[in-house]
Amino acid sequence: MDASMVQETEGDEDLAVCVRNLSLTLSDESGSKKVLDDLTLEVKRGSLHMLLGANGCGKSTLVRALAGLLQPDSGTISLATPHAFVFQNPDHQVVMPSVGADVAFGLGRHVYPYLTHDAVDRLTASALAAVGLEGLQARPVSSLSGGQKQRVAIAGALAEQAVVLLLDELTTFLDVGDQRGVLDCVRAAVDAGGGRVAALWITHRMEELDWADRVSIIRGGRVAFTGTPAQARGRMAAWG
Ligand SMILES: Nc1ncnc2c1ncn2[C@@H]1O[C@H](COP(=O)(O)OP(=O)(O)OP(=O)(O)O)[C@@H](O)[C@H]1O
Repeated sequence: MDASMVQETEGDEDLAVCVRNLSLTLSDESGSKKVLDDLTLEVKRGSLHMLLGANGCGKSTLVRALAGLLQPDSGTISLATPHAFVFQNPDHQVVMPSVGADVAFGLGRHVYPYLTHDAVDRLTASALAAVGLEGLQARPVSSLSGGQKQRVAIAGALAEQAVVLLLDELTTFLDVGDQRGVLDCVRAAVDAGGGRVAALWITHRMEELDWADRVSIIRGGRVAFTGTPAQARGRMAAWG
């Protein structure tokens, strides 16, 4: 399968993300390793789904395959569209000097010149309100905390009407306050979406499961468990 085989799905299907039987081998000078091994994952529309796994278990490899950056050996990937990725380093997520310009950046990429300036302003204001940064359009991004930068990146995705947020370890570089702020923001975005917006939140932190609707655990290169946060905690305890 090549990267072009990442499928985009539309319409009223139940699933925002559907990965089936994905296997992927990585190679470097020290040899080859099958990092993903027959991995299957389903994320329902309207849900905040967390993918939990230990360091080195293949989470980033999966995200890079979802983004079409790595070529799987076999399997299929379907993503509802439009979808958006946000990655772990806050300083790599924002590209414009001001908050408002950054949120509007993607709108220009996708729909300009079909949107008027007023429409861009309205979408930007509404997306910033959705992530708790209402009225901060003029703020220099250099003055934001790491968590605020992540929320600006999420606002950019919401402004573009993304229906799937693919979020790779967003809290790695954040303090506890910012960590909670970003989790609250993603929870609110999913809830406000009325069943339209889903998020796949990749993490190695058990304490983040409280924000989830569903949790999948990746072990041995595959999804070894999917259930509620409470069931996931029980399973992790049983595994030791
Ligand atoms: N080019 C490569 N060749 C062989 N193995 C690799 C290569 N790149 C990464 N790996 C291995 O693949 C495995 C999965 O890496 P990956 O970065 O996807 O894990 P992760 O779960 O995201 O880890 P972390 O939480 O630390 O970011 C690791 O064991 C890593 O050492």
